[in-house]
Amino acid sequence: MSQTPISSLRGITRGFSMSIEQIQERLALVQPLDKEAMQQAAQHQQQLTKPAGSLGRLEEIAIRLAGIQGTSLPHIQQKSVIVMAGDHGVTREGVSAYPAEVTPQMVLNFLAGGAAINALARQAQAEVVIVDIGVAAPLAHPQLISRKVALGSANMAERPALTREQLFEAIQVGFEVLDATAEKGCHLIAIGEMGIGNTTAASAISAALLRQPVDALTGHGTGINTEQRQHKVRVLERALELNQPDPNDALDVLAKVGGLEIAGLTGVIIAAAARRIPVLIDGFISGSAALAACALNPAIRNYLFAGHTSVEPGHRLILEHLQLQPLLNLNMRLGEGTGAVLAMHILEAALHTHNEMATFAQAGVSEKEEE
Ligand SMILES: Cc1cc2ncn([C@H]3O[C@H](COP(=O)(O)O)[C@@H](O)[C@H]3O)c2cc1C
Ligand SMILES: O=C(O)c1cccnc1
Repeated sequence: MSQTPISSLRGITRGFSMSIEQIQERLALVQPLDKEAMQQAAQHQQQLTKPAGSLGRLEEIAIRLAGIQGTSLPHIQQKSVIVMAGDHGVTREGVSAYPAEVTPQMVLNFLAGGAAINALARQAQAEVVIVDIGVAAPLAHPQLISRKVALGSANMAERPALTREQLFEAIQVGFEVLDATAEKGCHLIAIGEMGIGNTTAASAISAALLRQPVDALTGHGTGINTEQRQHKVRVLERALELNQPDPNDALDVLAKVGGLEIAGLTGVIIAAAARRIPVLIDGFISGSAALAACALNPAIRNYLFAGHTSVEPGHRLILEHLQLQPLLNLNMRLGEGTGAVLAMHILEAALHTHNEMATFAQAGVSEKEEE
C-alpha cells in the first residue's frame, strides 16, 4: 500500500487550504497500535482455561482491540452505525436496477425504523445515526442529521462527480459526525450507506486505486442482469477514460469518480482511527471508502475490521489488498451497514471470552503437559 504524498494533496487543493489542513491534521493523528497492550493481551489469552489458540480468530480480535484501545482488557459498551446517504448523477446512465427516488424513500424508512439496518441494529443494541450528505430531494426529520453538500453528485460519465470543495466538505462532514458520536461515548463504529447507483461509484474508485480493469470488479449491484452489467462496465470505462483519476491520489479518485456518502464515510474512518475507535467495514461501497482512507494513511488499516464479504466481486479484491479477513460470509449484498452490524456480535464475543474467562490458576485447571 502506498501513501498519498502530502505534496499531491496540496496539488489539488489550491484555494481550499482550510479543508486540506484539517484533513492532513486528522491523518497525522493516526497512531500505530499499542504493542505493549497487545503483548499483555496475548499473555492473558495464554492463561485462560482453554487449549492455547483454540478460540482462533476470536483471540486475534481481542488482541487487536487491545492494541487499538491501548489496554490489555479492552471493552465495548456503546456502539453506533453511521449510515450516510447520497445520490449519484451516474444513475441517469441506467446502471442500477432501481430508480434514484429509492434513496430518499429508504432514508425515511431508516428514520421510521423499518429497514434491515434498523432490525439488525436493534438486535445488536447499536445506535443508528442517519446522515443526509447529498440526497437529491428535500428531507427533514428530527432524527436526521441534515448535512447536504449537494443534491447528489454529477454524472461521472460526463464530468467529475464532485468538485474539490464538495469533496472536502463531505470529508469534513464525516469528521464532524464521528466527533459528535464519539463525544457521546462510543467504543465501536460500523459504517453503512444508502445511494442508488453507488456500486458504480465503488467500482470506479476501486478500479482506479487497485489498478484493475472494471470488468474484474463490477457486479450486479441491486440486481441488474448480465446485459445491463455489460452496459455498466462500458459506462465505467467511459467515466474513467474521461476523468483520468490519478491512482496515486485517493482524493483525486474520490472527487472524480466517487460520491458524497463514500467521501463522508472516508472522513468517518479517518476520524475514528485518529481517536483509536475500531471501525467495522460493511460491503463493497463502504469498502471503497476504507480503500481510499488507507491510501491516504496506511496506518488506518489496523483500526479496521471487515464485517463480511459481499457478493460484489470488487469487495474481495479490496479486502485482499487491505489484508483484512472478513468475519462473516453470508452471501449478503445489501449495504446500509448490515454486514458490519451483524459482525458486532463477533467482536463482542471476542471480548466476553477475553475478559470473563477464568485463568488456569483461578479455576484450578491443569495446564498443558511439558513436551
Ligand atoms: C430498496 C433498497 C434498499 C437498499 N438498501 C441498500 N441498498 C443498496 O443498493 C444501492 C446500490 O446498488 P446499485 O448500485 O445497484 O444501485 C445502495 O443504495 C446500497 O446501499 C438498497 C437498494 C434498494 C433498492
Ligand atoms: O456490497 C454491498 O455493500 C452492496 C452490494 C450491492 C448493493 N448494495 C450494497
